[in-house]
Amino acid sequence: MAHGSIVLGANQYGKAEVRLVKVTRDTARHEIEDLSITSQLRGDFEAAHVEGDNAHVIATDTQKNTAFAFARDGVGAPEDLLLRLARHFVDDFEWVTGGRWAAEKYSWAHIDMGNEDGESTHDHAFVRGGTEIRTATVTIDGGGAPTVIAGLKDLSVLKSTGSQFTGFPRDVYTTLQDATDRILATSVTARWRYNTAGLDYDAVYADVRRVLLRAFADKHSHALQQTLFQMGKAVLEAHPEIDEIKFSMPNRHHYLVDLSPFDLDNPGEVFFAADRPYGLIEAVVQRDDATDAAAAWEGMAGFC
Ligand SMILES: O=c1[nH]c(=O)c2[nH]c(=O)[nH]c2[nH]1
Repeated sequence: MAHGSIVLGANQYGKAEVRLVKVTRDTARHEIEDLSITSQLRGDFEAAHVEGDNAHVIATDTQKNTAFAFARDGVGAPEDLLLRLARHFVDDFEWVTGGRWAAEKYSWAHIDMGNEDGESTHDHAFVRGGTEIRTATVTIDGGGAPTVIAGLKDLSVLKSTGSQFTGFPRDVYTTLQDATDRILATSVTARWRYNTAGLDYDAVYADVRRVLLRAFADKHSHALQQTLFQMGKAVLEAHPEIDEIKFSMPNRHHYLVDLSPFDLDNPGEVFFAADRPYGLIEAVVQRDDATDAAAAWEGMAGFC
């Protein structure tokens, strides 16, 4: 069988997981910004792959250095640092037509000293903040405007009532009993896409997190699927600057333990927290007139 010639397909390259810690120390009270940044460039890199000509190859080491150098002026919202990096590489190197810049941000809080004298938190000693990690991605596709996708992962939540799972079909393999009052627990991974530029990304992030938690807490759940949709709907209702939000949520099952062998009742108090298998519920909640942004989501693992 005859074959055609062999050519280079889609490609991108850069430095992954640059761990960057910025201390702001203009006053005695320091602040910490702790990030992991990934820079990936797309454009005309054919000669490097096909001919070994590196004239267009902005070294991954240079990409790492650029992130550290930009951080010297201040980090700010991860989205803003990524946008600065994206603009720099696309605007200053004519063969770079796009790319993806991603960040994870880990939160640190001043340690609470519990002093009676008013000064309650330490100026320069920190403890890791919540369980969740903030995520941000900036994509430029073929020289167009950047698409910003914000998000979070590992936001662990649990409600000890206000959740049921009934009305599901029963066949010969079904053993699960109806649950009219159960624990609902999950670890939320969510990413949402902005439809406009120039936002106060820190403020919107804080509010989306608040809206997600409130919807999880407030709404009675008939299934994790319904809870997911309610959380997404609440975010889109509160934030017109968001067009779609994608979720991946494991159902962290808590099984009521049968204590009857010990002559004990168990009115929803003692549970076995199973780590696996777990249900995995994934969905997109979107405006029906949302613009298509498939390219910005490409290669983002863990979503349907
Ligand atoms: O919220 C739930 N959704 C399901 O699809 C499901 N399936 C299951 O066994 N338990 C649950 N709970």
